[in-house]
Amino acid sequence: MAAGGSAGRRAQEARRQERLLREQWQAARREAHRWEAASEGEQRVHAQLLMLTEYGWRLLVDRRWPGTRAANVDMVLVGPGGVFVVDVKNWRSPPETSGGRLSAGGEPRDGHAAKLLAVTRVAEGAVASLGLSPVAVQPLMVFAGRQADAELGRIRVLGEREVGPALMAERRRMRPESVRAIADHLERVFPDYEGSTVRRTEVPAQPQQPASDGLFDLEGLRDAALDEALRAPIERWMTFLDPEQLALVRRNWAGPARISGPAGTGKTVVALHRTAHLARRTTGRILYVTFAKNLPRVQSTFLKAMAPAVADRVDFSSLHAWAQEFLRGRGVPVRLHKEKATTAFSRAWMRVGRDSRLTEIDPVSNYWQEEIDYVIKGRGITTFEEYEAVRRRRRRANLRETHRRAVWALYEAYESLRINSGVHDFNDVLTLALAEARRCAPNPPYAAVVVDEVQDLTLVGVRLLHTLVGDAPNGLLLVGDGQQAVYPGGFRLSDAGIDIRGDRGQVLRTNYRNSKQILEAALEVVADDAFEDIDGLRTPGRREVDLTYHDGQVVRVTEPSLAEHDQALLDALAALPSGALADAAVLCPSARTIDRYQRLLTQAKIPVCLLEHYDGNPVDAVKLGSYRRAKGLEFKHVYLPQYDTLLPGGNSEGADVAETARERDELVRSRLFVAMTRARDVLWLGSVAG
Ligand SMILES: Nc1ncnc2c1ncn2[C@@H]1O[C@H](COP(=O)(O)OP(=O)(O)OP(=O)(O)O)[C@@H](O)[C@H]1O
Repeated sequence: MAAGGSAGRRAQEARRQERLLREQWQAARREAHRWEAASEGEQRVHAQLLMLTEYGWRLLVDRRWPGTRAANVDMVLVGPGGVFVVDVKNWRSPPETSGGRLSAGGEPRDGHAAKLLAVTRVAEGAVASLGLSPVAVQPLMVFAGRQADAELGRIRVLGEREVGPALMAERRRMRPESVRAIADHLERVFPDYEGSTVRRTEVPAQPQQPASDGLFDLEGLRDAALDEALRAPIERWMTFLDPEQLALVRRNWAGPARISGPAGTGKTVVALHRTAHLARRTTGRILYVTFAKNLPRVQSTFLKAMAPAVADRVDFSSLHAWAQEFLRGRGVPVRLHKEKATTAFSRAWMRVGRDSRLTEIDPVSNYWQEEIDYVIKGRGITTFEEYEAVRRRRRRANLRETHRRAVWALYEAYESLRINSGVHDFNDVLTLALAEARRCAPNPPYAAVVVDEVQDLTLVGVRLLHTLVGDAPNGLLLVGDGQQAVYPGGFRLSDAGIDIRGDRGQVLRTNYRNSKQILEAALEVVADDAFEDIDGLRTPGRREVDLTYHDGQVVRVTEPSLAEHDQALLDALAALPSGALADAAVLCPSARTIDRYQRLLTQAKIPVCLLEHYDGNPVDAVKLGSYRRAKGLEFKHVYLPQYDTLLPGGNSEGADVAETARERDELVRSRLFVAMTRARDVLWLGSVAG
């Protein structure tokens, strides 16, 4: 009974919507008839678009192209879905779009597309002064009397039936006040076109003609309006940027460029907008890479929301996944086997490491495995002479020649055992890919490469990505922050032969994410850890940043026992308002603690989404993962249970503490800093006393 009643109500509502749309359509047709000289087909397109004005859109018709004497712009539409520069066509033959070319009746018509793109750029420039990102400005070609829904580079090609629903279905990115401000501004930039033949005249309304339902997609419009209403609006930062961010997005760089800046300063936001911008400016593909595995998935979700038209021309990938795929595509066999490679190292350590001089410096094999991974193989070193001379960046222990020889013996033993077991390690994959990329360098597979969290890469990784685009203008963009390095070792860009000059090195300084209290607490952890970034610049741990004002809270909970500590965490999560779990994360210092809290949360019936499965789409579950997995992400509420378990006891500066231990402690603090700066509004720090 209840279900039948609700179905009846829905049917009634659908009929009411349909009646409303029909009335609006007829009013729109009457209005369109006032453009006396336009063809019947164009009038129908105008009428479709006029309908949108009932849904908060503003329609500017037949405007003058600024800076030209006679050229005009058919329409500019500004609405919740963004800004659309519209060219209406009424061609005798249907449009054909293939291989990025426009033609009709066998005749090339690319000039029309070029003109529309040029005027779209003018619109982009005009709205940039109001902070609107170019991703929100789209060129549209609409064909009267035709059915079409295609893409021509960044131009969307639609038929007269398709255009209304397509625009109505655009995700809401602007509020009414922004629509008003932007439309007013564009009205000034694109003034009325006096030479128009499609002039609006105050002729008396034509006798009402019945709506030609064959050409008017009533259902399409209704479904699109309902669809859009059900979808959440996209984030503000996906449309509006601050002037310094916008300048970086639209800039022309003559060669490789770099954007750095402290945590939360919008580096990824700029990188994503720039990726979309570049994808729209070129016909080639763009590669967006990070070191972490889960981050590309999240960023791809964001790009799809903010610039769906170009999303399929951007490959989001982790560096190693991309390298493997690239090698596979080029027929190079890869036998990556992490466990067998680790066994090879353990055997090498037993054979030539554990009784060597290396134990004087650090008896733990892990430090020496890192030395091989990050200093030797990560830098592409293949001879002892190179290793003997190399500056071991961000490695604190001072190695004399005897130690370097011992490391080299360990490296050689490892390599021979690894090769004997017929496997590759992660570094081998990048080395192979670099060799292969150098072979195909004259035909680069990408127009541009954007690297996020570049500080996590090895030197070979950066060389590989540089090789893909070389020093091409707007080719390579490296984004990152040395303070958030969570892996040992390091390199300078100059080691990779990358020369960032003048305005190609940019620093962002406004933190948009963290509240003052949260940032203060995080900076406290790394205050004494000066760090060297990839440009070789030494920077103090406590950096100056501008904050955007918003309130926040650091909650410190210390309990006498682990059981009470865990209960406090569960209580804090249970106290969250409904729906807030979707923007909450529990981040853990070790794999063991992840297991513990996964069990605990599940037992308490709190839904959990592991960070390795998170793809950026909202899911009503608390996210759970390691500090490293949380890199590049952010959440309103961040919980760090047992956050201080790995922190040094406070005497790490004492003379008796080995340099290698200090290096490890620094990394622990960097990782904690990364985890803390993921919090926007609430940072919960749990510890067990004693
Ligand atoms: N122009 C903007 N307007 C509003 N919010 C913004 C703007 N730019 C960035 N933000 C907010 O700041 C957050 C942080 O941005 P982003 O993740 O790009 O910073 P980041 O520098 O890459 O951070 P990290 O290095 O810590 O990963 C964004 O998720 C967004 O919420």
